[in-house]
Amino acid sequence: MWRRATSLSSLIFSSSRRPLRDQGAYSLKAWEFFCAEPFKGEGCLSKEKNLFITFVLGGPGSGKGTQCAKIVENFGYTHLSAGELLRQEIASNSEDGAVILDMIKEGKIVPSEMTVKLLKKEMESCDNGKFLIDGFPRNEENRIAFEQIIGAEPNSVLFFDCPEEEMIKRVLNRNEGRVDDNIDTIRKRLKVFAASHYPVIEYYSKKGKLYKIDAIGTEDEIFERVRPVFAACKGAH
Ligand SMILES: Nc1ncnc2c1ncn2[C@@H]1O[C@H](COP(=O)(O)OP(=O)(O)OP(=O)(O)O)[C@@H](O)[C@H]1O
Ligand SMILES: O=c1ccn([C@@H]2O[C@H](COP(=O)(O)O)[C@@H](O)[C@H]2O)c(=O)[nH]1
Ligand SMILES: [Mg+2]
Repeated sequence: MWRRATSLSSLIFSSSRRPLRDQGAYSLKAWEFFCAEPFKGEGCLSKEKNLFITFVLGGPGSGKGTQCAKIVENFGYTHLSAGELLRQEIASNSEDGAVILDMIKEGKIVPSEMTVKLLKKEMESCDNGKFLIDGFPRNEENRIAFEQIIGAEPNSVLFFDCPEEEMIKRVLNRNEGRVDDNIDTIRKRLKVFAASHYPVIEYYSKKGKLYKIDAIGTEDEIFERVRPVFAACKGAH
């Protein structure tokens, strides 16, 4: 169903098997998005610096963090993982941190103001205006809060498309000691993901900003599907 609703760009580039020569239209589209003037709202962060934002979306364990590390290495973006910022807030023992811990244990989505506050703080303190925002927005409320508080829309959105069984396998093998990497919480996270991500994907698809990436394969194979999205505009900003 949702495949029919994806943007032309994501349909063109959703297949890893597509030969490189077919990617001309895609490169052009990527160029247009990355080089577009970002929206500037009065008194907003986007007023103070040129922002180039990519949202990196996908289910738990779909490989967002892994691919973000490669994008940073190759294209000089600053990686902001919303989940990681929330975990740091928990570690700081703040009042918000206690609320956040309860929600993460249950796989729930933390109130938008808390997450956007943390993202904003990081974005303000960073000289680089090129951001990969990983694992956010998770629902429409998140998306709207970001646009209102930061005063910017993403230039592009990556969506890592991964089957549930693969995501479960990867998360259970992760071994990073996360409180939510257990089968009960993973099932809850997958339910929340299934119930909330589609409107966000649909929104950016309609705006022609969505790049759907097949998340099955080795990490390097997947990065070769991601690379052209960023390569098209390397050096332009
Ligand atoms: N292509 C891949 N094939 C197999 N394992 C992978 C692949 N990509 C990442 N992994 C592994 O899967 C696990 C989950 O990857 P990663 O942490 O990047 O996912 P994520 O989308 O950021 O997940 P989360 O939303 O839970 O933070 C990690 O242990 C990572 O090393
Ligand atoms: O924008 C966000 C990002 C994350 N959360 C909560 O954190 C966990 C873990 O997130 P990862 O992206 O997997 O690191 C997630 O299950 C949510 O509970 C959030 O609420 N909002
Ligand atoms: Mg992650």
